[in-house]
Amino acid sequence: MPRFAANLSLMFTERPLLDRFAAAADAGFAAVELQFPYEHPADAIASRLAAAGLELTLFNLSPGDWAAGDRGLAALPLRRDEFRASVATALAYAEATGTRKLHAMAGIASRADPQAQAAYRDALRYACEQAGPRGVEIMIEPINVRDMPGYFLDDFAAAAEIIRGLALPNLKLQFDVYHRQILHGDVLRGLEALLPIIGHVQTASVPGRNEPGAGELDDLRIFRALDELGYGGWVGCEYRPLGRTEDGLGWLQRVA
Ligand SMILES: O=C(O)[C@H](O)C(=O)CO
Ligand SMILES: [Mg+2]
Repeated sequence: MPRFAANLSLMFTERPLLDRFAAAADAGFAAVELQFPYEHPADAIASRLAAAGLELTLFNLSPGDWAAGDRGLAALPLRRDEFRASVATALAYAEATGTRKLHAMAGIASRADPQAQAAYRDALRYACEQAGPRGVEIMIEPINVRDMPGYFLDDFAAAAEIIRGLALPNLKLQFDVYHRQILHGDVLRGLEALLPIIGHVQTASVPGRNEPGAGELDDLRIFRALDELGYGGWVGCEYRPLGRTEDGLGWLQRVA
């Protein structure tokens, strides 16, 4: 079975963020991921990771002003400077926390807009150039537009085309099984076809985005397939527990 990382933005939310690291370690996780770490100084996160003996596998670049509707900056031509500043900030956090994967969210824009397309490619080139010498990979993730209406990158084939077209050694696909199933289905064939460009995998049941096994897919079969395909990375548990986080970890014991 693959190795699982708890997503501390969605799991263990019964306590403040900095206290979730110890809770995840106590529950048996060796790694965690985060959506946005920026409300705490990088060294505060680093010391919680060290105290709990955890690896931080991935977090996102700043998405802009989430409360105002921003969902990333990469495809927004007028936010180029802000995007570039977010790369510098994320790389400083990555260095402090030993994180090697960063997800660059695209933003709300149309993929049919040539300016958004050009801005996106320019932003990804810039982020990869900055990240490469530090041993960091940049992820792009198709997100379903039921959850995030108007999101630029809502198609796995489009993401693959961008990654293959740019041909940057540290630009990879974040394959979130939850989004894949809502957008296209055909999860196993998708994993198989896209494996060479996958840099990170995330899981949640569909449609509720809860614990693996709580939805319409055979999530355990998908985990086995990842093993069979030779996926050696972490699987981020980006789900909202149905109840108390620890009470919903039976699926993890079953796959361990
Ligand atoms: O929502 C997701 O699936 C992403 O992984 C994310 O972090 C942005 O919300
Ligand atoms: Mg995700």
